[in-house]
Amino acid sequence: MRTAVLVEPTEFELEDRPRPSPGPDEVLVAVRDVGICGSDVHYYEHGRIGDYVVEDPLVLGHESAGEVVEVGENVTDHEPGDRVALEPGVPCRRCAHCKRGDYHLCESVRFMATPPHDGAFTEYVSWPADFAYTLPESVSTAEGALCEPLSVGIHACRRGSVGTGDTVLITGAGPIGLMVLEAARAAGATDIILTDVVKEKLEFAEKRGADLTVDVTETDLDTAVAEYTDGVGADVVVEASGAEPSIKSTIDVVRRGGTVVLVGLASEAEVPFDVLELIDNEVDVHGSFRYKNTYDAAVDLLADGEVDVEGIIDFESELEDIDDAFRRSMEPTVVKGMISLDS
Ligand SMILES: NC(=O)c1ccc[n+]([C@@H]2O[C@H](COP(=O)([O-])OP(=O)(O)OC[C@H]3O[C@@H](n4cnc5c(N)ncnc54)[C@H](O)[C@@H]3O)[C@@H](O)[C@H]2O)c1
Ligand SMILES: C[C@@H](O)[C@H](N)C(=O)O
Repeated sequence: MRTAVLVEPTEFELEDRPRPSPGPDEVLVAVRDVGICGSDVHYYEHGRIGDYVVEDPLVLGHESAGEVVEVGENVTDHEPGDRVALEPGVPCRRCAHCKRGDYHLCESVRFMATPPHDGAFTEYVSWPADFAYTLPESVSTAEGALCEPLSVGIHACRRGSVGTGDTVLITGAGPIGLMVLEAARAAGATDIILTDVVKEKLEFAEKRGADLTVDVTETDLDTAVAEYTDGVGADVVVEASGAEPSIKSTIDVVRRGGTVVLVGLASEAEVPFDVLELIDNEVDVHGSFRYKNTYDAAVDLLADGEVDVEGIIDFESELEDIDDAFRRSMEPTVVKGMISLDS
């Protein structure tokens, strides 16, 4: 099977690898669509993300969906022909975190495209059947692949307990910020503000339904939020840029008693926070790491037409053109590139 392998930073090689056989509890999936995520681009450019270092050739891609072509002997809930979205992180199922239900915090998780685990820029993936979610007729495999960033958005909104009538401020209008926008709207938020430093990103966010956008290179965010909320502040702030000034600004724009959800990964681990302000305003600050139990919700939201994910796709490329697709994905105005396979 054709497989795109990152052999060095900025260098893919197209290899012919043996097609895997599904284990007893697995499905073999012919991959149809794979999104290019910011973390894929980071591994492509730098060969590492923090402590995760690409030491051996690695297959990137963790936003994937395709068609089941074979099932393992114990699999009863999938059959060849099913179209499925693949949840990329498979936990050990035995540790304290898994047993508590926090399987996304499992320290032995096997997460696609995170060294040393291969991802989905390949023709076939064999994957645990219970981490493959059947897509109804009305949901495309491209949408199935984008259940992954949508899941990040759903989990962030759950962490922030976003609810009916809330004002939600999302900092960063990249794919994650835009998926938080979708999830927040679906959760009942009525006023959604997005910030960014790139005009085109903000124009796009506005087209996708943001009630207010703020270019933080031109406009003071505190003033804009205070004006919009009559001086109260946002009920929930979801930080989705990873930019230090943006992380710092979250506690200034959240309302007293509100919630800050940190999703974006800062390049420096330490970002100073005014803890007195946090205490005085009784602000809840939550980290949000990947997701758990979101795929069923993501598929249902797509089937019901409650969210749009396909609209963030800028371009689709073939596996053979993966180098070019990654280079395009590095342009600041590009939101989402996809690799489509028709094996
Ligand atoms: N916690 C998790 O589980 C998780 C999952 C996926 C992604 N992430 C992280 O979330 C962040 C967003 O992911 P993405 O794929 O959308 O990234 P991205 O880089 O595509 O988007 C980030 C956006 O933030 C904007 N930005 C930069 N500086 C800003 C500032 N000062 N104020 C407001 N906006 C600013 C950028 O212009 C860009 O549009 C990244 O840090 C990523 O690593 C975290
Ligand atoms: C969650 C996923 O989208 C993220 N890029 C990660 O590797 O954790």
